[in-house]
Amino acid sequence: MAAEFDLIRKYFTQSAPQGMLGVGDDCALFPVPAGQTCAVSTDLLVEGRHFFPDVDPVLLGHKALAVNLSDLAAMGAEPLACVLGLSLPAVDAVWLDGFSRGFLALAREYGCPLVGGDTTRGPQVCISVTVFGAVPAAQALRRDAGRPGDDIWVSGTLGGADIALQLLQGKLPGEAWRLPGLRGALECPAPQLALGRRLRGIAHAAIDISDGLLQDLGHILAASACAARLDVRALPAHPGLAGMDEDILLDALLGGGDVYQLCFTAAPQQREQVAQAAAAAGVAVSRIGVLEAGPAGLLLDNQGAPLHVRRAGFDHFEGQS
Ligand SMILES: Nc1ncnc2c1ncn2[C@@H]1O[C@H](COP(=O)(O)OP(=O)(O)O)[C@@H](O)[C@H]1O
Ligand SMILES: Cc1ncc(C[n+]2csc(CCOP(=O)(O)OP(=O)(O)O)c2C)c(N)n1
Ligand SMILES: [Mg+2]
Repeated sequence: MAAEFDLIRKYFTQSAPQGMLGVGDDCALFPVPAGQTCAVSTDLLVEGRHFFPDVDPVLLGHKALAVNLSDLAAMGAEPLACVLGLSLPAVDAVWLDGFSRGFLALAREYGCPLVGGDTTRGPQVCISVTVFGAVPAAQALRRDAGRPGDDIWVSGTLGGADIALQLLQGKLPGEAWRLPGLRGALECPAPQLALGRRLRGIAHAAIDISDGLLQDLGHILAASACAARLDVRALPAHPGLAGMDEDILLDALLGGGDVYQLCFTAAPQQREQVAQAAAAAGVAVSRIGVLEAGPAGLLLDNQGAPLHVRRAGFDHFEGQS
């Protein structure tokens, strides 16, 4: 058998759940629950750009799927299945064993079976994951559903992944001792699927934070044609950031990426329901501001003055257009 198919069989072939056709045919087949709509999202991870070449492959496998499941969470969708595109410079059995274990363990945990993909040879490791989910169309948490007067919420904590990344890049040398406590936030994010699912019918707009809070909240503001007033003192900092320089901390909270928590809006009358949804999902939520009728995208501080933003958030093509 060709080495390519050997690799697929050995690391990525699992028996498909009842009613599905998985790895091994021209297409995978799976049903979408009656009355629901298919939610689809894809994200690409490129060596050197999204992850360091020497990252633990188990964690990389986990993160490659987690960042995609995070998009389903942000839509209020439940996972149905996923496909994996993989470009590799060579067959590295140890790497493949770790990567596939990390990926498939998370797939199992969230009921998102790997049903297909594509494997090629290429100059660097490149991972493309597509997830398929299900959500009742009318309950999907769309970016354009925010309304003036809504509270703005964020789940979990902010800034940990960004400071971990800066430390791994050799920045902030005096803070290197913090890395062991922060690394998990960067390398092993947990998709907030339980929260997203429970926010159906409660939240209006939602987004997952990949590029940074302000940039991602900005997508809600643009799509919902709203301004926002933020209370920066209410931003939930990762506990591993306690006592850090205030400016570095604030920049990480507002502009740091790789967060994979949900930012969402909901009417103030829903505060109790939001709290109950978060408690049931086992994640903390913080109320960090309000949507206002005003120029789309305008960000104000809690005094109503334009928010001073030093870091714009992650941009793959910064300075190129
Ligand atoms: N090459 C592309 N072709 C078509 N649509 C794209 C492409 N790249 C991104 N998009 C779409 O643009 C929107 C914004 O993408 P992105 O910022 O990557 O979203 P997310 O942060 O949720 O992954 C999404 O709707 C995505 O599907
Ligand atoms: C080696 C390395 N360099 C930089 C980063 C930081 N980083 C890379 S991509 C990214 C943003 C999220 O990735 P993107 O492809 O924009 O995801 P999407 O918004 O499409 O979900 C961040 C913060 C990282 N995680 N690892
Ligand atoms: Mg994307």
